[in-house]
Amino acid sequence: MWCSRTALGRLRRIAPCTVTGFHRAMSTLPKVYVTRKVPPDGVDILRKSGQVQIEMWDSDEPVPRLELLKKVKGCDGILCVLTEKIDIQLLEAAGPNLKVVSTMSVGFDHLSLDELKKRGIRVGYTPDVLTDCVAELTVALLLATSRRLTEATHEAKTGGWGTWRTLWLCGHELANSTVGILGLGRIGVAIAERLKPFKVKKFIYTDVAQRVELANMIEAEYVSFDELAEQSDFLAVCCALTPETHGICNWNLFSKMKRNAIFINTSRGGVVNQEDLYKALSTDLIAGAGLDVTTPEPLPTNHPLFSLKNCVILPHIASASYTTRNTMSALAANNLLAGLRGEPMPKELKL
Ligand SMILES: O=C(O)[C@H](O)CO
Repeated sequence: MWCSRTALGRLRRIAPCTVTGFHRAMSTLPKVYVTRKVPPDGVDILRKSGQVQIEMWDSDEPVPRLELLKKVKGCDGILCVLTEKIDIQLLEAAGPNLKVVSTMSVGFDHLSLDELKKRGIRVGYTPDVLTDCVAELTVALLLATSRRLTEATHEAKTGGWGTWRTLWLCGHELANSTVGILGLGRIGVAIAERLKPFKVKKFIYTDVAQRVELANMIEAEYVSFDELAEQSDFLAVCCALTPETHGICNWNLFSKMKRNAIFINTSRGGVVNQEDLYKALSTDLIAGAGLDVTTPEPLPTNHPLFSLKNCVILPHIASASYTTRNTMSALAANNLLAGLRGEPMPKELKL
């Protein structure tokens, strides 16, 4: 039974299935539901542990909500990705056996932390291991936006490339600029470290409180939210999505920014008021925006932001390198197993 595939062939159950006695032993192991086809390193760790019975939604597409609610029933652990809402409905569907939720993401805005805490369910996540990869993509997006790379390749391919022209496709350079970071954590520091060799003049940041240790690493100055808006030539959003940061990048921010400013968001779409951003970009109130994250995801192809030349939109790929995604899946698996053993997790979210 535990080796069979469903008629749809989507659902993979991973466990040895040879002798009956073994079956009986297996059925006493903690049950884990993996909500998505995760990279092989994580699956191998779970399978080789011999510690759990695993059922996995073996697809790149999200598991339908009703199926998810059915599958988590009686589970001891859930390994999920950022598209699965782990909310009160799901926790109730899972029932009292659930001890650990491990998300293969650094972001945790898809988890109802209060509900998890109330139930004593431990939470694992994957910070640090994706920092380099996300910082690298943020720099790539910043350069693509400020130097208008997507516009330029489009022009080259579609006949817009006439003679060399003095101001054609001019953009904004990093040398001598002020780079602002909204929400200074590990990723913000890693972005600044990569940008420094481009001869950035000054790093500034704002956050709910000063981050002295991190700021010292990049010689960044703490400023107010308004000062960040007013002084940044490039503004990178690196804060987590929380009720406090929801929609924080709105008209109030954009209207204070410089006309040459480039806005970059690789955190979560929810921190941006997209209507206000559209207004700011379409009226040249700011020079450009690079977004790796939007609301919703995927952003419908007829969304107004896609019609703007000064908006570069990527499909949430900041952590998308083979190495990083495998490392994230391994960490998520190790978090889950440690949690189920009642041991400290390699990366546990303090609730
Ligand atoms: O939260 C995360 O981990 C990123 O957004 C995707 O890797």
